[in-house]
Amino acid sequence: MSTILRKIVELASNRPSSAPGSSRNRARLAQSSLGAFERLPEDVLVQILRLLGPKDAMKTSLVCKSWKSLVSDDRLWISFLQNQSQPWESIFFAETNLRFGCPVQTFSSEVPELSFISIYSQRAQVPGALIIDGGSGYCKFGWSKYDCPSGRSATFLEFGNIESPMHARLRHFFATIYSRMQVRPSTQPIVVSIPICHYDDTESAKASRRQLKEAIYSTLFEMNVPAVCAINQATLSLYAARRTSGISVNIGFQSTSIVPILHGKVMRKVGVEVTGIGALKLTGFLRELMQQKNMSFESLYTVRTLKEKLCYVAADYNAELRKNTEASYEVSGEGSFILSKERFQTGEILFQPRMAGVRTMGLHQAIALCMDHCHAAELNADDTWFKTVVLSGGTACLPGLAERLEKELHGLLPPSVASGIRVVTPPYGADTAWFGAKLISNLSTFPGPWCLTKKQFRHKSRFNLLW
Ligand SMILES: Nc1ncnc2c1ncn2[C@@H]1O[C@H](COP(=O)(O)OP(=O)(O)OP(=O)(O)O)[C@@H](O)[C@H]1O
Repeated sequence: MSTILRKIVELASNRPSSAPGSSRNRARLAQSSLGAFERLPEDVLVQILRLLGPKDAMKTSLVCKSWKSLVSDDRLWISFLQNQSQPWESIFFAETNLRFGCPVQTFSSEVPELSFISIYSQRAQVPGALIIDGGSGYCKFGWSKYDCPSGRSATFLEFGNIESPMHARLRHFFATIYSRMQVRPSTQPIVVSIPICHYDDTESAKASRRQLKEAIYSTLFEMNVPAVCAINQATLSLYAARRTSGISVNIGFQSTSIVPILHGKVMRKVGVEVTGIGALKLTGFLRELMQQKNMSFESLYTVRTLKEKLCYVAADYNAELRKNTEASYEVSGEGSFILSKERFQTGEILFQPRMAGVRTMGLHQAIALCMDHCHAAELNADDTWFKTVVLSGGTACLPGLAERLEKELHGLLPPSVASGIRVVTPPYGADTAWFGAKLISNLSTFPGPWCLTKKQFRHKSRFNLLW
């Protein structure tokens, strides 16, 4: 095998470097063949190229027309893309659905013809981006070529002195992230994800969204960032689950948003639902339950850890109460804690907020209401677009949540609406939106269709499409 590989590379390296367009060169290309390799079946040749790796495979395409045609075989480049750190299914989803920007392209029957050799080489050249997922509690940031976010900080909604104007807070926030990442703002594009806020379809909510959006863009352009994409968290979470339409449910720090999205666009006209239960309430409720049992603990961090390690959502709350559900967990520095029914009572407040003294709809009721509105709005010929529910946010990682939601939705909705409903667990846990942004930032066409440059921002030509 090694002699064959050496021979291929020799062929590639010995090739004289005549001008590609010259007539002599073209004549030689037309006459050339695979030579000694012609006897090998094509699959074997593709396998050899696969072993050579993308760089050397690309070099062999310089040997002659026949090698060039062999090297451009999609199977070869698909296998190279499959070896990347991002899952192949996500790369394929992004390149087929997101490469032309927002609103996303929809292909009812045929997926467009893609050349994977050019997708591979374009992806290798994309500049990448700094990604900031500005959650309502934490912000996660990191370089798009990293496997996961590299740091966390307070989010811009709560950053700095909240009395100071938004513009000054944003500047302080972005400057802090750039300094923690140790990069200069002018060196790469940025993708900023923003939690759903001012979610109504009223004129004043629109004006507030526009104001925030303009403040983010103008702050970043003042800092000389070359290209900016500000996009909402809910849409990114949907992309991370390889969907462009569906209901994105983010259980955030303070509240939970239920966002209908069709072809990548938030359907504010249909209605975004918000409930007042978030991660903070769950931690607070578990603390109360532990205090009622006279359990002593030093900090809220201990309660949060126990919530993350021991809590789950019961499939049937009343049946669970009759079971022995005792389990223990050792919190470093604090010792071992034993929880029993608190383990599923904590998550139960998502469905029965009154248990925690909160007057708001249960999560299942809010999602069912949103589905009802989507169904009634008749926005699309395909009436199944809203039947996939994608969960995101740390709290959505509670085991059993997706199954319980599916069960409750089937109980609440008429069979015609309920049939086909699927609740998807957060594909990347609390970092789901960050991974959605990563999909965009590594696209072969990035930053083009997704970002605005300073000049475009001044002219605001495509501005409204990006929110
Ligand atoms: N496995 C888990 N089970 C339960 N809760 C979890 C788990 N993992 C993380 N959490 C909780 O999720 C919360 C943080 O969630 P997240 O990072 O999604 O918040 P955020 O991004 O600030 O919120 P938002 O979505 O509003 O922007 C914390 O309270 C944490 O305890």
